[in-house]
Amino acid sequence: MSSAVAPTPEYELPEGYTHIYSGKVRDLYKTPDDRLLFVASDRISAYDWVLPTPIPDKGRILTAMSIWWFDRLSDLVPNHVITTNVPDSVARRAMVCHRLDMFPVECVARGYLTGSGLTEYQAQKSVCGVNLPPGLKDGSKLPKTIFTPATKAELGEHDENVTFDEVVAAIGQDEAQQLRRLTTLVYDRAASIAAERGLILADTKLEFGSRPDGTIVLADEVLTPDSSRYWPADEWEPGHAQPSFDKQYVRDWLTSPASGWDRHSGEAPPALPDDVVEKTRAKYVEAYERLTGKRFA
Ligand SMILES: N#Cc1c(N)ncnc1-c1cnn(Cc2cccc(F)c2)c1
Repeated sequence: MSSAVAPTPEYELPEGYTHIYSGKVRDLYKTPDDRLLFVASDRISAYDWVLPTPIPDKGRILTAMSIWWFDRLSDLVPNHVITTNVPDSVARRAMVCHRLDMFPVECVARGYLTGSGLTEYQAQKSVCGVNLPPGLKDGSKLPKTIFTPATKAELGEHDENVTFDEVVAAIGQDEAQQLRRLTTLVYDRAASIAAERGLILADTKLEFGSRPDGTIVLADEVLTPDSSRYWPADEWEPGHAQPSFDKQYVRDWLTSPASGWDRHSGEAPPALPDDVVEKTRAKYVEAYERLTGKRFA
């Protein structure tokens, strides 16, 4: 289905859970006691499409990764997770979370230049109003971590990069500065931990909300391959698109003659072959095990 159509969740929930919203690969529910149930599906997206073939355990692996990162970041910023004690139908791939007043900002930190940041840099030698030195290429390491916020796009649309001043106009100076500080703090710690494990964390997208008392809280999923770009450090070579740690098999097959699909055709992509599904699942398991040092059961 195209990215413009919210998928129908592939599981049942008990009485009292109300579906609020589905993104490409995540679903949000209100719980019977008026908290939120944040579900990570096994859906995978590529080239702005939700693919018809799920990746077994993807939701469980990425939920375990989020929980691991939340724990390692709790001294920097509180998070929205209440418990992972969830209904059996979403066991290990859902979190019960505090309902927050979400900031209307995608808080992106970049340590490397690629994607929309590269496109903007190539046009104006800056990203989100942050001036960068000349001569940077696709995959270049940035002189320092930059905060490159974006607006939250509707399903099927792309987020739009905005300047820090636009964030100030939207939410006020103090909270904008807090979001920038926390976003770069979280990225720098995570990038350092990932580097110790042979992974480059090129960039990540965080979402924050606030409690009624104004406390800023880290929400959503954190530092998963769906919200971040991870590259294998031993293959890093600025000057071209870096291999995606988790989706390269999917991208390579979809853009190969074997798929029979033209990504520019506007037609939905075909189902993935078993070997691509299995290799992609293995990459998610590898990312989890390399980052956490734990076996994925
Ligand atoms: N996290 C969180 C959260 C919170 N703790 N409190 C209030 N709202 C949100 C919230 C609202 N939208 N999203 C994005 C999102 C998440 C999951 C699935 C989706 F489809 C979309 C997050």
